[in-house]
Amino acid sequence: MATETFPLVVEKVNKHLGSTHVIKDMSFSLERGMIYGFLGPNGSGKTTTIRMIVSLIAPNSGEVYIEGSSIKTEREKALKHIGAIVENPDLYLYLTGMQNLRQFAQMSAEPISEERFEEVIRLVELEHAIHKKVKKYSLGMKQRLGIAVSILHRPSVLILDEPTNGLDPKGIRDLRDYLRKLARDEGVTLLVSSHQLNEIEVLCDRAIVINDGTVVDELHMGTNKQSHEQMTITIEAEPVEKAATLLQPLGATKQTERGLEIEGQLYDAIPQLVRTLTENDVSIYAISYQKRLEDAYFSLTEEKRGDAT
Ligand SMILES: Nc1ncnc2c1ncn2[C@@H]1O[C@H](COP(=O)(O)OP(=O)(O)OP(=O)(O)O)[C@@H](O)[C@H]1O
Repeated sequence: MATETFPLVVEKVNKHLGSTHVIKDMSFSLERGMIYGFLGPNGSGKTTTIRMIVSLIAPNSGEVYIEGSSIKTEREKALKHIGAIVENPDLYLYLTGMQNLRQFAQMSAEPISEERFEEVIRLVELEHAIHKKVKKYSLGMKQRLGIAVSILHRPSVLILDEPTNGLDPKGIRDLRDYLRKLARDEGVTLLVSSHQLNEIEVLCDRAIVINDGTVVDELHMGTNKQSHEQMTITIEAEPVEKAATLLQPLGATKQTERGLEIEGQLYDAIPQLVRTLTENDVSIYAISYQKRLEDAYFSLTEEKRGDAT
């Protein structure tokens, strides 16, 4: 595999904890500038995998490459490119935000310029509070300072374990905006673990789904143009009953508050579907399609669990 073209490559990683084989031949690669969700049921191995990527624990076998450098043989070089918040951000509460940043900057292999401090403070929008003590920060502000700390050294990969834990809806929305800004403005590749499928669906471009210590699928979020993929098409049409009857041959339709919904591997059928409706004097006001993460997630993780029993 051309490891240098992917900022992060996890290759056939295995980990035993006690007598349990927790991570089993785990492999995945992240493409640059993309935001990835890291999903899986409790105990499926997300935290263990993240701990291996950031080199808190060592794999028993397999490799992790960060910007082409192996965490086994070129640890320092590899870790230069990675930023992470695993569990809660580790901040000094009795220091100000700025003092925290300076404290962590001292641990960086490369010196951090004054411009870089200003840049990250602006990015996480903490200008107004950067000289206040962190103990006075809200949880959302602490989370943002944690992100500022973890990106000071310009990592190309940022890993966040359950970043929205305990945040209120506004905190979650703000965090989402900062993370998107990071991917867009700094080209950072993100791996975000979460149990909140709806959050992953709106934040991430892709999701890596794991179950029982191994990757079961990689999903592309939002619109997707793969004709073999299951999707839900939503149509706002008038008269809706006539539309439902005309679409019957494609599969069962369901009327929801969003419109008429029809599920299936339907991407290639969309042009014909539109023609059929308009040729039969049905007016179309809107048509959209979406791959439903929740459906995909449950079918992947439950199917696998079923196989195992
Ligand atoms: N020290 C340990 N000794 C033995 N087994 C362990 C140890 N630590 C974790 N495990 C097991 O490893 C598996 C993976 O745990 P891990 O914390 O990586 O899962 P997770 O996907 O992050 O779960 P959650 O979503 O609950 O945080 C679990 O079955 C857990 O019981």
